[in-house]
Amino acid sequence: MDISVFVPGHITGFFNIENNVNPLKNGSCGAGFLVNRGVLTDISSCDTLEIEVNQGDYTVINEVLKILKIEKPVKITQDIQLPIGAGFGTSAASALGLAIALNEFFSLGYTLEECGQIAHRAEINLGSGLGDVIAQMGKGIVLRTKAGAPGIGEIKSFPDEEIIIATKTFGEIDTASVIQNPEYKKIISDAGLELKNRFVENPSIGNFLDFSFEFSKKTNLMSDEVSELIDYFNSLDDILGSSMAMLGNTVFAFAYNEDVFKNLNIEGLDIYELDNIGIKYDKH
Ligand SMILES: Nc1ncnc2c1ncn2[C@@H]1O[C@H](COP(=O)(O)OP(=O)(O)OP(=O)(O)O)[C@@H](O)[C@H]1O
Ligand SMILES: CC(C)(CO)[C@@H](O)C(=O)[O-]
Repeated sequence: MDISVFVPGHITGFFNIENNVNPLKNGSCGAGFLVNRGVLTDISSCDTLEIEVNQGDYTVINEVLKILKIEKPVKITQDIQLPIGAGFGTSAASALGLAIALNEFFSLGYTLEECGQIAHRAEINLGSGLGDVIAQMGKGIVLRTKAGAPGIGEIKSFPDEEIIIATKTFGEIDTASVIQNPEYKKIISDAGLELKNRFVENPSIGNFLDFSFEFSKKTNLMSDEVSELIDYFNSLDDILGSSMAMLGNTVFAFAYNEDVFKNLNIEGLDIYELDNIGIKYDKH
C-alpha cells in the first residue's frame, strides 16, 4: 500500500510571535493564505530506509522521523513544488505531510490533530516556522487567533474566494535568524498584534492585503527589489493588492483573473490559485 499526502504551501501576510516554553503553545497569530502548490509526500514499502527529495536536504524529514522514533525500512519521496526558504511554508508542509503519511502507513494511531502537533514540534525544534502548520490545516485565507499547534492554537478559514495569486521570489530569508532575533521579535510582535486585532474586527480580502503591506513596511523586512515590485503591483487597477511573503524575499499579489498577471510579462512570475480545499490524501 502506498500513501500520498498533499499539503498546500502557506504564505503569511502578517504575524506576531508568541513564545512559550511548551513547544505546542509556542507559535504565532496572524493571517495568511494557502496556495494550490505545496509538498507532495509519498510513502511506500522498501527493504531499507530510503529518502528522495527533489530539492532541499533531509533536515525536516529527519526531525519528524526522530520525533516519531521511526527507524523502520520505508521509502519516503517528497516533491516540493515551491521555492524553499522563500516564505511558502515548505518546511511545515514537508513535516505535516510526512507525519500524516507515516501515521497512516505504520498505523500509528494518531489523530490528524496529533499529526499536526508532531509537525508543529518539528518546526519549533528547527526554528523554521511558528504558525504555518496550524494554518495548513485550514482552507483559503487563514486567520490565526490563538497561537500554538493544531488542537491548542485556533484558526478561522475564509475558503470561498476564487483568487489568482502571483509570486516572484528574489531569494531566501532564513526564518530562524529573524524569529529568534530579539529586535525583530519586538517589532514583528507589536505590529502583528495590532494588525491581527484589527483584522479580527473586520476580516476581508482588502484588509488582508492592506494590513499585510502595512506590516511589511512597519517591520522593515522588505529588500529594495521586493519593495519596488510591490509598489508597481499596487499601482495597477486590476490588482487587488500586493505585499511581501513572510518570511521570504518574495512578493505576492492577488487578482481575480490570471490574464492580469500574464499580460504584464514579468520574468519569473509564478501563478497559483488560492487553495480552498486544503490537505489531500490518497491510498493506492
Ligand atoms: N522540505 C523542506 N522545506 C523547506 N525547508 C527545508 C526542507 N527540507 C529541509 N529544509 C531546510 O530547512 C530550512 C527551512 O528554512 P525556512 O523555514 O526559511 O523555509 P520555508 O519553510 O520554506 O519558508 P518559510 O518558513 O519562510 O515560510 C532550510 O535551511 C532548508 O534547507
Ligand atoms: C514565522 C513564519 C512567518 C515563517 O513562515 C510563519 O511560520 C508564521 O506566520 O508564524
